[in-house]
Amino acid sequence: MLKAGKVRALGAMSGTSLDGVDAAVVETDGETIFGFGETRYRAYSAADRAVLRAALGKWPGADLDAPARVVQVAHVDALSGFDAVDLVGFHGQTLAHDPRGRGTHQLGDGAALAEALGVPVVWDFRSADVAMGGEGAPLAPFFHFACARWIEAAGPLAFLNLGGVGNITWIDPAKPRPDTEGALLAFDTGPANAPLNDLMQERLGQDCDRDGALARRGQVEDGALELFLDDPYFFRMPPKSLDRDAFADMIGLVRELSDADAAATLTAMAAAAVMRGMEHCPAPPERLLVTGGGRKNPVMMQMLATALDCPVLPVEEVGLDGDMLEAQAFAFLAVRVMRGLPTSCPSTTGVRAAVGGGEVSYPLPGDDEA
Ligand SMILES: Nc1ncnc2c1ncn2[C@@H]1O[C@H](COP(=O)(O)OP(=O)(O)OP(=O)(O)O)[C@@H](O)[C@H]1O
Ligand SMILES: CC(=O)N[C@H]1[C@@H]2OC[C@@H](O2)[C@@H](O)[C@@H]1O[C@H](C)C(=O)O
Repeated sequence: MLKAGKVRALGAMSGTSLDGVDAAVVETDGETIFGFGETRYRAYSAADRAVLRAALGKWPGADLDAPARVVQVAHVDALSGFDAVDLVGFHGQTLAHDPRGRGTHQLGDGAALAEALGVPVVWDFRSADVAMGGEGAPLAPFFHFACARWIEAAGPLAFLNLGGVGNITWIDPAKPRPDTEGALLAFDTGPANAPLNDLMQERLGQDCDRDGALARRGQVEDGALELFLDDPYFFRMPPKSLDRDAFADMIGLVRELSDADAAATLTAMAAAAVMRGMEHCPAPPERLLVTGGGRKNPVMMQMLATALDCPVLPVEEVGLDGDMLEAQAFAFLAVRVMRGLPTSCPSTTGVRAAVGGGEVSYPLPGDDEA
């Protein structure tokens, strides 16, 4: 087991939007952040994305040779050639997530990646949490706690990730550790960009509503918004988590609307889901720091700002990198796993007791470093 001390960890995250792999270096002992290092983005090609999309919803045991190759090649590309990396945190590509049923499935082979890179790889971060009754997600909250310390936050604050799915972490930075009672509350708020991206693909053949250009021209359909907010997910107490396509039917609610009105309504749904989520915060946060691609959508950000009582700011306002925060999270968590520290606790995933997930694979002796 790794002793306390500064480690250069390289994290890799490929999110639910299937755009590519983010890679980022963090210097940390798994408790304190000492600094952030080099970052890289390796996009999936259109062909890669089609292969991964076809594999969504599949579980181990299915024929996954083609998507597994896509994941391996993209990660070797993304993670090779970084300076003096001590270990890698490899999230893998989530294909399916059903924590109360079949479990959670992140495609990727950490042993093969350790072989290819020549450094230890920590992977399969979510299974242990699910096995102990947890949601297996979100896992970034322990890193968000360290970020709150890094930015020297004094009062309660919240991080919001607007990816394919949205997830929020409320933090009391005055607590000594992330697994101290009352330090964190975390959960998936609801769908964020995934349904909007699906709409844009279906109607206009575009990846997303870039800069909110289409939604800006539309009107929100309040009836559809109300129906959406009736979903039982919003009445469940946190912790709770979602599969990417859990709300795929939302497009049905806007089917009769014009392109612009449908985009405006789906954007409003993403913001309203966050507003509902904020009602669970143990104390009002002083600010909501937004990470993930949704922070680049000014219409979504404006809707959030209008709906909430606290300032809504992109994480860049406090010197963090909103494109890389999740990759950095898995670098940080990898160090925690190596040190035998927990990566989730009852208030972040609903797990029975604080648990350290993750499997460690080592390269065979004699392999060169990445
Ligand atoms: N300029 C922009 N305007 C509007 N939307 C944008 C913009 N840039 C990114 N996005 C949205 O953000 C999405 C990507 O977000 P992100 O990279 O955080 O997702 P992810 O990490 O794959 O998802 P998750 O966090 O759910 O795993 C894009 O698919 C798009 O919908
Ligand atoms: C199962 C899974 O991959 N969940 C992702 C997804 O993307 C956003 C949200 O849903 C979050 O719960 C999680 O990712 C982030 C990185 C997390 O675990 O904190």
